[in-house]
Amino acid sequence: MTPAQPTGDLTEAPARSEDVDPVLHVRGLSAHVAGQQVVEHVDLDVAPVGVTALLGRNGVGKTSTIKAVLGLIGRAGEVELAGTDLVPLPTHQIVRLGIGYVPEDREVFAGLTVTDNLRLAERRGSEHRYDLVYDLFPELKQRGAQAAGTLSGGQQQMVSLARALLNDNQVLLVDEPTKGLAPKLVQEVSQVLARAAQVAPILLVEQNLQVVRELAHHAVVLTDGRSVHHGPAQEFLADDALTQRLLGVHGEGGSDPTEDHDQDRDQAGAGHTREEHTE
Ligand SMILES: Nc1ncnc2c1ncn2[C@@H]1O[C@H](COP(=O)(O)OP(=O)(O)OP(=O)(O)O)[C@@H](O)[C@H]1O
Repeated sequence: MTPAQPTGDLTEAPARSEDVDPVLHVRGLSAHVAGQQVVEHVDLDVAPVGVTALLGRNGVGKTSTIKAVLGLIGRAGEVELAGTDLVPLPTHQIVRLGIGYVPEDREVFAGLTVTDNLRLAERRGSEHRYDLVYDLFPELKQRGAQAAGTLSGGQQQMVSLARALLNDNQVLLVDEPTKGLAPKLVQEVSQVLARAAQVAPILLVEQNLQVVRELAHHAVVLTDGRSVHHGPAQEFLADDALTQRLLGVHGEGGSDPTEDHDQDRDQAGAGHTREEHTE
């Protein structure tokens, strides 16, 4: 079956991640926090174009996987960015090699203006792509003097993404960008991500399957700290039995992003079935 393409405007992405050299290559990743193993064995590739979704029920290790790639928590295994081994490097050097991080809680400086938030994100040694950022997010230019803390959740997400896009990054790691947003803002953020993905490939942690359907070309699914499924995102979402087994929700029945998706999120978090590496 030929997988359907996402409905976002991402026409150039290859259908199969294995058709091209990945920009981010992870094999046998394990990671620990406070002496506890939170990632057991993760393999994933991020294609150089488009969106790769990192999926799984609550608490399976998606955020920890991203933090492990960045060296924010102790880890072992293979992690390469365009062929460069990241494992021996500290986080500041990893970031300088070209990884943009959009954390789960957005982490904008609430008391600073939008413009100052962007200025603080400028990385030494990188070109600073203000033209690109303001072209993608004209609202941020209009709201440059506004304190970031007074922006809506969707606008704060724009600031967070703009900070990552400002520098010349090879890949963006974006963690649950629609979490906690009102339904209409989910759609806004989805459109923002589609625009961002035209500039840099994205590894996207996302619980809203309709957003995944709109954006993702590839899917990697985690269960209990292990990657248990890799493949075209649309094929995965179309396989009801598989999405039910691995996520606890029906792929085809994922909510519309304009509707409240708390139900998807709740269902996705309902249980931690131990899966073996079968896919
Ligand atoms: N700082 C920490 N201290 C102790 N345990 C942690 C810490 N951070 C994460 N964990 C544990 O590690 C496991 C993986 O958490 P992680 O946040 O990576 O999962 P996730 O898939 O991103 O979940 P969610 O969808 O809820 O964000 C969970 O069992 C969590 O309780």
